[in-house]
Amino acid sequence: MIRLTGVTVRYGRRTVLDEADFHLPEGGVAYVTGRSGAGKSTLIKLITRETSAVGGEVRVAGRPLDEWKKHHLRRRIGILFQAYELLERKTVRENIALAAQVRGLYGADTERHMRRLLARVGLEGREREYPGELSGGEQQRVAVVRALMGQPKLVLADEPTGNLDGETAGEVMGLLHELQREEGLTMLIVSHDRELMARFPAACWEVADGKVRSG
Ligand SMILES: Nc1ncnc2c1ncn2[C@@H]1O[C@H](COP(=O)(O)OP(=O)(O)OP(=O)(O)O)[C@@H](O)[C@H]1O
Repeated sequence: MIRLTGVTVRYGRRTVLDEADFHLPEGGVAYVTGRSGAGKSTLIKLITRETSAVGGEVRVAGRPLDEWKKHHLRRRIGILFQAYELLERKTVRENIALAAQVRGLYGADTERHMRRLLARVGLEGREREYPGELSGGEQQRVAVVRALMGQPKLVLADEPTGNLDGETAGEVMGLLHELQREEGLTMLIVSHDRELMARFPAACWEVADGKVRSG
């Protein structure tokens, strides 16, 4: 689903990825770890085309990245962030519906899909609440629903449990792995949490010294 071959990314004179290789097969889950500033978010931004490589090749679903139109690519990818990034003045429903609308999704089917997903993540009946009324774990669950509205095949999660306490982090990570299996997702999860990674095993890659190493 994702393949990097000899990819180099530079910001000015700083080389963040240096002829790096990485592979995530369709339907697979991979953790990406590495020190702060190693280039983990850069890897995600590369896949969403927010950053571009100066060398090498990135393929998504078998196609070179530059053959993908940015908006087509983004439609196929669900993204989760550490800080949830919900709109504070919008309700749960509005947050999800607005993101769906951007992807051209609205109407009765979309509403049903939203309700199904909200129930699946344990937030049935919470549509009218505002993010400020929800716990961190609940907000991340809303973000999970938002990410899955377009029925993406690929989910990129940048430290999705980084702001959560141990127990809640475990619940959200467990939920992500369940959804990955249920929906047949390919999932890349940036995480620092060794304990959590051991509890929910998956392929593990480390970004260090410009390379992405399996291990
Ligand atoms: N747009 C940018 N312009 C210049 N430098 C950047 C830019 N984005 C990232 N960098 C630099 O590239 C390096 C890698 O950043 P990146 O965000 O990928 O690291 P990270 O591994 O995700 O770190 P963290 O764990 O702290 O989030 C850092 O040194 C960062 O300062």
